Amino acid sequence: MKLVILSANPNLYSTKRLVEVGEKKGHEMMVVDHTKCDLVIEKKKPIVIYKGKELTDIDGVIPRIGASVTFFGTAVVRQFEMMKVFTATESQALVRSRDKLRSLQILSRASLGLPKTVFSNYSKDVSSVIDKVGGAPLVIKLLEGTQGLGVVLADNRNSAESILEAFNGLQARVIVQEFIKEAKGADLRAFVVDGVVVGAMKRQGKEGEFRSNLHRGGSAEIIELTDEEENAALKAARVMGLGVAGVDMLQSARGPLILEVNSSPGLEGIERATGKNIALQIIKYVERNAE
Ligand SMILES: Nc1ncnc2c1ncn2[C@@H]1O[C@H](COP(=O)(O)OP(=O)(O)OP(=O)(O)O)[C@@H](O)[C@H]1O
Ligand SMILES: [Mg+2]
Ligand SMILES: [Mg+2]
Repeated sequence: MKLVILSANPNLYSTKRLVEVGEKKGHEMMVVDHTKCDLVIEKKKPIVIYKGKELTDIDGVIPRIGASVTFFGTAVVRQFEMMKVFTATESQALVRSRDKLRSLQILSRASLGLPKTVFSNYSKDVSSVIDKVGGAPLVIKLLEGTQGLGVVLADNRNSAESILEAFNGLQARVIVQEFIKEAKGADLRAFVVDGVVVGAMKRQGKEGEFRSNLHRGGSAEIIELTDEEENAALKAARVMGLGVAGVDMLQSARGPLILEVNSSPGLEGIERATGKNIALQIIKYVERNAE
């Protein structure tokens, strides 16, 4: 098969692994930088142009679209959908997953456990916002943050008020969330492919850090999910419409709480922690559907 990986950087671990595993399985693997594609749209003839050439006879697409290029990247994925090419991540699901607030609303409708969250339109009444999540300590998150940047823990009511007032003053959109203390600076990442958890890890923040992101110095180890955690992860990926998903959860006294569902989850952390060939699972998923 001729498979396209949409990736702005061919040197990323995830991109390299997908190329390596796809080639090993006898496929022609092409890395296409979606930010450098041109889309030609006319009656019944959608075309993607890359480096001056039309991309033809593509059997499947694996999108690896970074958060900073969601808009254009999604348009490229959608164009492939118009060309009736199978994509491992649907354009609609990609857009959905990039909106933290919309994602939480969708997860909540599916009755999945979530940290209680408040979103207001720069409310001046920060005190009542704080009350709604049960007071401090609480977590404040910039809506467009990634890799743990823009996630702040406010220990007490005074700091929560001043941080909220500062963000509101800057017209920065934030959500306010109850702090899940029992998680003890750790979270779970379940890697879901086509309705199956193909790997799971527990990430622990470094000493004194409540954020478990590997980019913030956290460490990861393989973990066996409970049935409850596994079911929550599968349901979260399903309601988000994602064939490939990284579902992040906190372990709390009231069961697993979904933090977010990533649509371009990295392969490096999960393959290192679990020793599993996750790239192969993604290639097999595309094989099953591209035929
Ligand atoms: N409500 C919460 N209670 C306790 N810990 C939290 C809470 N929210 C987030 N954390 C911790 O902070 C980390 C970062 O938060 P989150 O995943 O929401 O943002 P992000 O990492 O910036 O987003 P992304 O994963 O898209 O880069 C989480 O992995 C978790 O360890
Ligand atoms: Mg995260
Ligand atoms: Mg995310």
